[in-house]
Amino acid sequence: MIPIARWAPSDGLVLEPNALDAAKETARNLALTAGPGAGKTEMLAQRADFLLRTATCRYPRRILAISFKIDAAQNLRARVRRRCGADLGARLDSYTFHAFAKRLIDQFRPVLKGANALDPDYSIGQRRVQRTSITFADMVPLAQTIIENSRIARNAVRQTYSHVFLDEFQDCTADQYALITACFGGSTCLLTAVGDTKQSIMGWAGALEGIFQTFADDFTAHPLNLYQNFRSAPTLRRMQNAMVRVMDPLAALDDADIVGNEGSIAILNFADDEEEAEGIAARVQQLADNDGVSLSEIAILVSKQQQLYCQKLIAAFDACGIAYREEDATQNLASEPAARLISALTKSV
Ligand SMILES: Nc1ncnc2c1ncn2[C@@H]1O[C@H](COP(=O)(O)OP(=O)(O)OP(=O)(O)O)[C@@H](O)[C@H]1O
Repeated sequence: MIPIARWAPSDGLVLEPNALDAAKETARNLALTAGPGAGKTEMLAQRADFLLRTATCRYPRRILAISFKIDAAQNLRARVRRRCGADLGARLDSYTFHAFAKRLIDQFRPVLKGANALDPDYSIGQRRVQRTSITFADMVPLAQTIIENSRIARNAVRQTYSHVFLDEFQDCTADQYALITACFGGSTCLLTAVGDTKQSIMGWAGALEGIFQTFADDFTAHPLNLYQNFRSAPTLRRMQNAMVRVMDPLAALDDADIVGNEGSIAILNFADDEEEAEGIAARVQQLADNDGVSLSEIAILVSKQQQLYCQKLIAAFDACGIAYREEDATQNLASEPAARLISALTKSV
């Protein structure tokens, strides 16, 4: 065990200020939003390392991590073990929602009564059959019923876990949220919800969306946003960091912590949109023909109304024979009634 003041992120990683604060939080529930590649899973792994190595999660209590997909649950378990070793890492239970629900059902099955009662050798199948079989969709609500009806079950969960991680929380359904609330609402367990919301850019101002807002209200969770994108080249990360320094100064990294010179950014001025379109088409052609960049790896972003702003550019691409895809057009087509019908049919076959 080490004192809290001596803890530093394991494996020498540099965490951005909000990730470091989140990893070391000892008193509040957290609602942490971030875009892809921001290091959400890494922050959870470092938080587990902090909680276990400093005994903030005091033996024999454990950390419960709930993810949506099996590979995400396995990834977090493996990363925590890499960070703090197999012994301490064994005190993290990383489950999917359904695996967590199944454990509760198996452990406290006798609590289920009447139409919900289940035999010990019940199975999970396509149909619900009284006493003998439940469906996948029944699992989370049945676990919730157990927790709500049995003080012993509720206390057992609360005594076992002092800290709870909720990964990919933007995908949390009403049933799953109800289970979390039944288990931990009003308890002393500290919850850390992380996820990727499209509105994450507003997270710094405390503006949360949907389930994150509900969670923040119900659990008085402190909102934090992560800004870094570890999958971006360092030059782009420094540019992102310059923007963070203006939007949310305390959350910016020291530029010296972003190592490397890969990636490039250029500001190009053109006399008019015609010249701009030709310039961009020539640059794309050069990237594809001379630098071996695949066209599918090149993105052109416009701030609004692609069909108006890109007419000249599309004409220039057509003139040079450059293949392109208009994402707006694809999305608009997908929202046509006929396309929705075809999509619904293919999903149901
Ligand atoms: N502080 C850090 N320093 C260096 N590399 C990091 C750091 N945090 C994360 N990474 C690396 O960046 C990549 C993305 O991290 P991670 O998987 O934790 O992000 P994520 O936000 O969970 O991603 P996704 O949104 O795709 O699920 C990984 O390769 C990870 O090892």
